[in-house]
Amino acid sequence: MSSDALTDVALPAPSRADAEAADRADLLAPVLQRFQLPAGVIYLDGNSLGAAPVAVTPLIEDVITRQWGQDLITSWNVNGWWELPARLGDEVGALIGAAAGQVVCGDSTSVQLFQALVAACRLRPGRTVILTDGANFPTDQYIADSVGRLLGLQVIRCPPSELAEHLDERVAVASFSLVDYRTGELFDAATVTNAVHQAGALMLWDLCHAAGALPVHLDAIEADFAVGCTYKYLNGGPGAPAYIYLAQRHQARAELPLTGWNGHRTPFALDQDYQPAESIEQARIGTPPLLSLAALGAGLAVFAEPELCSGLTSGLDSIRAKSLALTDLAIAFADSELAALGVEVVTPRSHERRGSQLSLRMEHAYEVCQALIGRGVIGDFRAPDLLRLGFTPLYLRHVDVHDAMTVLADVLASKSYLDPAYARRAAVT
Ligand SMILES: Cc1ncc(COP(=O)(O)O)c(C=O)c1O
Ligand SMILES: Nc1c(O)cccc1C(=O)C[C@H](N)C(=O)O
Repeated sequence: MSSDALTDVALPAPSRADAEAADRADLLAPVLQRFQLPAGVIYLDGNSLGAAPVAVTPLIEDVITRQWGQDLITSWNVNGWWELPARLGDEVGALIGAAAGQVVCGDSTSVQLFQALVAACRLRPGRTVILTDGANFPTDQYIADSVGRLLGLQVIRCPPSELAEHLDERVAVASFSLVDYRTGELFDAATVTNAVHQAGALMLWDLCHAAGALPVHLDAIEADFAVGCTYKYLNGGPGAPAYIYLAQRHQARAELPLTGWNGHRTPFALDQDYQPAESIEQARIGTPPLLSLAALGAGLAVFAEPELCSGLTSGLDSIRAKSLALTDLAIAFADSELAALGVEVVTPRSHERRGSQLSLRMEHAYEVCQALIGRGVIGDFRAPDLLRLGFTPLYLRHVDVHDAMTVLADVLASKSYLDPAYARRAAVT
């Protein structure tokens, strides 16, 4: 059991009646109707690919049949295609604590990481070190290594908890994920950013596993750069464009490396020489994937639903409160029903350190994950031994969590995961 366990004595598993009562009191419950989800499935993988919003189908149909089909190229003007990366960027910005004009959507997180890392290093000439977390998502580490080779900088891996040992005047930039993709650990963005700034370095946050699931305050903590994908908690769809945050105070001096024509000050002057736009438009690269951008619009529009905009707390506070209630419920269930079956809760128990997922360490985690999918409970497996369950408060009910954990307990107790149908084979998960 994890060292920060709250109690050694497991309380009884939360009852289904309690979960039903929590759903009746849930102000976010109506938001579930905004998503297409198959009957008979409990979806606990929204931290990898969010569910499809109902509104996305008519929206994409309109983009294809009317905008592309009828308005053709005039759509760049008449249907607002040209403004879409920055317009949706502002919508993402509102969810990550960024005032308008600092976020633009496009390309993949990997590309945006490259953009941000190179730009950060260029803002700290003479400094020779990039810090990243050895537990960071692989692409974050691969890109850091490549930028290090390209610019002749050393890449040092350290977790945010060991930052103090590595922060000195050699560090140009620290690049961390706000939520660890494997364990679900949430880091203290303000404290880490402040420590990095004390050393004169810049801070780059990867928000993939945070944006849309919990409040992020990029402006308030004075982050320098941030990137993230939109296909997880922002429900933008498979391969949805990522985004980059470039703090206003750096926009005049930042030198982004990918100088595509969309980021030019006057793109349609078609000049021979590159002059970056003065605004966040400088972070655009090439022609954006319009259909995917449009689909992202439907995902972001859910956050403007009345249930998420009214009441005493902001939408993200309500989302966070529900997320914690759902993960609390799952942890309570794990403690009372799964610990005796050899399951260890890996995700931190304290609310301050927990993202919106629950990672459970167990033997046969791959097979257990497959057996769960066979019973309609979709989570994912992360090697070597983690079952990862993601909790998207917008479309998950308390009873879903209760029922999923009940199925998990049954799969483990019955050892049904030993069925050859669930044996390990290469797969995209
Ligand atoms: C923390 C983190 N960064 C980056 C990525 C992926 O980046 P990309 O959008 O380039 O596939 C993921 C997940 O795929 C991730 O979890
Ligand atoms: N982006 C993914 C994909 O294209 C296929 C399968 C999974 C993904 C993911 O997003 C993985 C995810 N970042 C993770 O946290 O493991």
